[in-house]
Amino acid sequence: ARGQIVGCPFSGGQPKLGVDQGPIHLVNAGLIDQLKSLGWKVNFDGHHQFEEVNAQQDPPIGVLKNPRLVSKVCKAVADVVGSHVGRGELPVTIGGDHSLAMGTISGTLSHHPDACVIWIDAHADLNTVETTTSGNIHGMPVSFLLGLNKTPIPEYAWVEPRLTPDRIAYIGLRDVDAGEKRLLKENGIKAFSMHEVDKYGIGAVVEKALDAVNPKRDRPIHLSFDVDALDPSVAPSTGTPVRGGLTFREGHYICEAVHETGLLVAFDIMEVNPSLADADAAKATVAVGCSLVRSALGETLL
Ligand SMILES: N/C(=N\O)NCCC[NH3+]
Ligand SMILES: [Mn+2]
Ligand SMILES: [Mn+2]
Ligand SMILES: [Mn+2]
Repeated sequence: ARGQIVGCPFSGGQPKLGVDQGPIHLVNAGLIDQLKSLGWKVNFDGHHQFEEVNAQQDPPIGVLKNPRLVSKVCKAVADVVGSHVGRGELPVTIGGDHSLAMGTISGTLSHHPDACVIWIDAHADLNTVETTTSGNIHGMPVSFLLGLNKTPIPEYAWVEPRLTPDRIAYIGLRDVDAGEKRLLKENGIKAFSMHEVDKYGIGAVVEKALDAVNPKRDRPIHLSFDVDALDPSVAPSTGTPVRGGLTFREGHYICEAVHETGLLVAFDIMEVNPSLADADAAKATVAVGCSLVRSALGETLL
């Protein structure tokens, strides 16, 4: 099978420098050879160089920061991911901040309108134009994908609201804004917080999440993994760490279980920021990122 590494060195969805270095660190840690030894034919056509929209030409739209840049990059990512999915390749998108998922999931849905999304994250990334307080678009991709914004933004008209609330399930939530909590409830979105992980165990939680969005196990799966879903002791080098996260094994179990379905069509590993912690912590975070990708692409313990 063919995997396509899509390096997305992008940080425009959030304010911290360094998350654009994620892709180069994962690739330099040997990810491509690691996937090849799993039997994947791996393409890597270099990190996508997104020509920056310079700041002057990109003033905030309302509170949204870098709005034109984020839109332009996500549109490019949607086309890239869509073209690989369309060719039956499995795009492994390495971020870069999680705003990129507006692009990756749009790409997947353009070829698999019946796809479901498993979103692994401490955060819901569900803020709308109306509910966001920060204007950082990496906290908003899911609202654009679901079409929840009341105020249409012309620059984002390209995002088709193809995703429906019954096709996304969250695992790992523990830092959800009030507005996002309301939207989760109002839209009946399946969300397994760390409370449910503690209560049921990760095995049951993954089963329940798949039962919710993929009851007959016949829908393609797009797995979008924000490394801040993991406990900061496991993945310290990330922009918005939150205590009480997934263990190393819980994170890997999710990837292993999704691989086992045989339905994975696209994988995102997001928010690795190697510049935020000391070198060892950064290295450990990068290694966890590579390890999660390997598990999602079929590495097993036995
Ligand atoms: N890492 C983040 N999302 O996954 N930060 C933005 C969310 C803060 N409400
Ligand atoms: Mn390409
Ligand atoms: Mn996220
Ligand atoms: Mn997050």
